[in-house]
Amino acid sequence: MTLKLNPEAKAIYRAIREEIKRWLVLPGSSVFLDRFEPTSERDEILRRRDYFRKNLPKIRAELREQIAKVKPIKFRRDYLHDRILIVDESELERAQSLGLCEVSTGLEEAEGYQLVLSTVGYGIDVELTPSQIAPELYIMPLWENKETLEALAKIGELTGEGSVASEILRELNELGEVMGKRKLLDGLEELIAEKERELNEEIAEKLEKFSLTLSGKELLDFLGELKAGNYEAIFRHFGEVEGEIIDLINETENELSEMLGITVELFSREELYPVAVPPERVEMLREELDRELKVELYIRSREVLERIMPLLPKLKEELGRVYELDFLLAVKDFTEGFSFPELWKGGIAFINGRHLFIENPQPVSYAVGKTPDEFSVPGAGDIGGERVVILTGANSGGKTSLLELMTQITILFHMGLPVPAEKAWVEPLDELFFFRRKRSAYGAGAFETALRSFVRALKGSGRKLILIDEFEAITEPGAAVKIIGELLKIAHEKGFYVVIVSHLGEDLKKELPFARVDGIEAKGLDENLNLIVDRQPVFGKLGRSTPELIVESLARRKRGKEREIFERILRAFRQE
Ligand SMILES: Nc1ncnc2c1ncn2[C@@H]1O[C@H](COP(=O)(O)OP(=O)(O)OP(=O)(O)O)[C@@H](O)[C@H]1O
Repeated sequence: MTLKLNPEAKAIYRAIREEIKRWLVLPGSSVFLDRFEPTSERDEILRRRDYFRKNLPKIRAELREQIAKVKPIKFRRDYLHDRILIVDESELERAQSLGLCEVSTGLEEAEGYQLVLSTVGYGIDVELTPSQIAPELYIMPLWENKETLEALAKIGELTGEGSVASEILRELNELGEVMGKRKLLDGLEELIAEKERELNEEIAEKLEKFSLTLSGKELLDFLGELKAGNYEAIFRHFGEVEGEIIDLINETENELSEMLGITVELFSREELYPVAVPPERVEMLREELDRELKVELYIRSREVLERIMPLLPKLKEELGRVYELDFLLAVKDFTEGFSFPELWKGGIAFINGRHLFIENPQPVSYAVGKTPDEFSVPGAGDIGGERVVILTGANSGGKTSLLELMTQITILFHMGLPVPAEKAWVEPLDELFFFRRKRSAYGAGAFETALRSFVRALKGSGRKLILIDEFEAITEPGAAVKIIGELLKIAHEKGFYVVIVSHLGEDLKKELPFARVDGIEAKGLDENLNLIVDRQPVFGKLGRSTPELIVESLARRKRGKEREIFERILRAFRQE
């Protein structure tokens, strides 16, 4: 059974969820939050609490950096157009149903396929399994997500839970060479153009050197030999250069062969300078290389996959766990300094509660219903276990904020989470109502709507906490006392917990002897003429609302005629 929340309580629940979500680094992790919807089952609350108690201490801040690197690894079934599978007639249907590649019963159709696989000895032997027919479908997503695998391995170390990712990475390393070549294939045109340019530069240099040497002493020899008709010596000289150029070309081709793993013959030996590779040669080389690499990748992938396959279920589990770790880390950061409330019967109490959305809030201790002995805060002796409390006091004293804080603590408790308080005791509830003050909503419409919501909250039974912020604002004070008085009597009779903010504390108190009246009090004005309020309500004591202090503040701030008027009002207070 989920804890029922009225719309305004639900809005606070949503704000809490958003706050936790802000800490998540992976979008997929927020599904975990859905498992922690407020529940009214005591055992479920305990179960969740145990879960957090067990898991949160394992979570270290360093995890976040690694979690952020994790991406989902998706193994997709794909139709591979580069291969054909030749099978026996009897296997045809099953092979086709795998939907991985073209299937045939004869070799005739194999033409044009880079890979020919077969269960009947017509090509590379395979069994009819996806991992043998298309191992690349497993291997490529893993290879492309090596960063995720590395992060998983580190996460395994940080949590002490270990990881299969390191082993998978080790195996994948065997594919480094073929993957490197595939990369070269992608940039083949550029690679060859680059080599061509380097080669031409070197040849140009050689020719220049040759012409320089020729312009020195050798020029004279050359002329001499020419005169003597000694042509052979002249050609020998040129031939030497030619030889050197061919050496350079060979060197470059060898280098490329080495890099690509196949024999490369690209450059012409006829046209020595400038060398230029015809585009069709590049294309041929590309095709040859592509075919070679397809086969190599297939074979290596298959070998590696055979060893990795048994690890994949664990890997999947680990990937799922990352989202959980992300969620736990978010919870850990969000609940920094919070504490787990104790399960309590008879009310709700907390010591030094801190409003979630007020920066640097003054901690406040509060209680409705029965309080435990450990609830040892100043004035706690004035609490008599009242289930109905009227909260009165200074304007802007923090009454609304206190109702919000109670809502926050109650919701977090029912989510199974720690709450922003030093200590807390909460009874598992069936329903939580929070009614905000309707600020500008005057008139019969607003009054009627509000009244109907309260009555709905009061009907039925169960364990309910009803928080009401200043209802009298939308009706006349006289009527308000009658209405609120009667409503609170019903709540009291039914055993509901109620905290209601009201300026009519005195009148209500007379009507409702069972209720406690608490007060938030202003202590005065500070040097900037702002109200100093103690946010901590005083138990069992009516808090005077503080128009007087406001008037004083204005009287001291304003000038001239306005000031005179404020001062006159102030005097009226003083004469009381
Ligand atoms: N515990 C707290 N610590 C610090 N600031 C607080 C605390 N509680 C309330 N405030 C701040 O005081 C201001 C007034 O709070 P709030 O609106 O809750 O007062 P209120 O008593 O409901 O006022 P009103 O009389 O207008 O209904 C807000 O700006 C709020 O952020």
